[in-house]
Amino acid sequence: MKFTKMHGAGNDYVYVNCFEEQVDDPEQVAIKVSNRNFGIGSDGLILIMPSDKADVRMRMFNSDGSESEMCGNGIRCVAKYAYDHGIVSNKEITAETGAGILTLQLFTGSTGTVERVRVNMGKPRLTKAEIPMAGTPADGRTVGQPLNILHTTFAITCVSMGNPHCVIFVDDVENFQVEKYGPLIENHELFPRRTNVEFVQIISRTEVRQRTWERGAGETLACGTGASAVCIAGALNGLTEKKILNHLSGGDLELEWADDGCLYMTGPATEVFSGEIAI
Ligand SMILES: N[C@H](CCC[C@H](N)C(=O)O)C(=O)O
Repeated sequence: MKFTKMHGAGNDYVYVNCFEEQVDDPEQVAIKVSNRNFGIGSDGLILIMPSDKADVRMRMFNSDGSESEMCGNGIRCVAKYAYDHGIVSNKEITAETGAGILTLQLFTGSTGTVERVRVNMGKPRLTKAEIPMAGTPADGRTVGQPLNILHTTFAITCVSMGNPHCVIFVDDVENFQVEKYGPLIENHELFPRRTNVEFVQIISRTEVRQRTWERGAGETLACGTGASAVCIAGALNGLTEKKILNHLSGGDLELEWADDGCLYMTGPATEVFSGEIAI
């Protein structure tokens, strides 16, 4: 199987061009290639596929083999791959994801390859039914609600960007025990399909610092859908403006919850190397 290793702000995936390759068992392939000792090493596997509705289609699998509806850092890399490798020739493209069809704007650098991508991530989904979350009312929102974990009460705000996110604002994110609390929240009975978890420190009304515990992957260096959910959660809680700079562990993302109700994410996309692996 031919593959290309790419990352967005350090959130790294193995990308396979399914216009040319066939991947029969992506769940198992994701587990195998993601392993950082026995495989290629990545947060998961992303398939770049033909679509009958858009220029390109993305399917994304976490390092534990589970499939996610959406991946913000991944979709920027899919767009870069598609442009740099001649699948698309326009700088505005559409991509089919589990969160619907998204529109992306590509920015090239001096070498003519894509360096940054702006993604219309669509409108956030905020009801319990949409996230999904247990409890009633199903059409109610979860904004700053208490959740008890191991004798600590967290204020949680839940947002779906196609995939589920639970955002928690903390005072000191560098010293926060992400590995202790992350999996307990990811697998909490409140979240029937598990959840991604973002721990966030407010720096100012336009700047935050995020660490991410990803569903199916553990702590990662960045999460684009998570950074988008944080922009929404900060605004809903009155803590930040609707346009923020988010410092993730592997790089920065710009987020804007615009007047049209859609969330726009802008950030880097980087190709690292290509290779072949026996599957
Ligand atoms: N890192 C990705 C999100 C992966 C989400 C995945 N862990 C899930 O199960 O939803 C991003 O940049 O948006």
